[in-house]
Amino acid sequence: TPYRVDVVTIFPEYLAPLRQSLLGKAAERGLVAIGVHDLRRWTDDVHRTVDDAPYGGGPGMVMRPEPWARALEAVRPPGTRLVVPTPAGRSFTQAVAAEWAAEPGLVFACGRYEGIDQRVADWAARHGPVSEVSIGDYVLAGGESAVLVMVEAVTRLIPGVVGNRESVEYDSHADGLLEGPSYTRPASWRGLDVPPVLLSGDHAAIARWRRAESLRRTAARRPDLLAALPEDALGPADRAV
Ligand SMILES: Nc1cc(-c2ccc3ccn(Cc4ccc(CN5CCCC5)cc4)c3c2)n[nH]1
Repeated sequence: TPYRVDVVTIFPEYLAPLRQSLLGKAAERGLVAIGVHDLRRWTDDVHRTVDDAPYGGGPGMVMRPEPWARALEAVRPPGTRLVVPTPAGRSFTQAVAAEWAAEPGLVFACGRYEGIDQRVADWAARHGPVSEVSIGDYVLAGGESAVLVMVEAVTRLIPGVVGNRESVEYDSHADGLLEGPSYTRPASWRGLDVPPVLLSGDHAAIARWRRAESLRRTAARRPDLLAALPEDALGPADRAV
């Protein structure tokens, strides 16, 4: 049975890229099933209103709860995780993507304006797990871009979606470190040479060099990842770096 992804949004056309390339093929091959649903289908006024002023005052508008509850009752299979992108969410990470890839599917609620009435997430939690997640420390205009990011990160982990399985296992962040530099032909290019060890055929030396480059790059660009590593993640050979 395909991995099921459903997205509710007021901008369904924004999710069109989900039908392209990688995901398109996975969908054709029956590995992934994608549904995009227009929230306004579940409004009941002539203006198809989805927003209203925030209680307590404050800037902008908030999305009304009733259309969301009707949409989710129609779209969300019971027990399916509801993912709500928000700047105020827990961090979406590779580990979270791997967890979700092991589930039968996901439903995404794309907010706009200043977000969705909090009671929607509270009500939805009665019908299955709800994850309010952020894809990074910057504020987008709505949840759609975050959904594109998360669907790509999750579905590429589904067996068969990415042809080259090894590439998924050797992902950056898979071992908690950033991956090092990659090179291909020519060996010498505009005065820049590929590190000789990579041409040596000495696979042990190549593995050591790559590990050292990962550590060096992680220390330089993401010291937070280094600090977060479990105690035993760094072997004796690593300390030499
Ligand atoms: N990782 C990440 C995710 C998002 C994201 C996800 C969904 C929505 C839905 C609406 N917005 C716009 C938006 C603008 C301003 C505020 C902050 N206001 C301050 C006072 C009340 C709220 C919140 C929300 C989203 C943004 N952004 N970044």
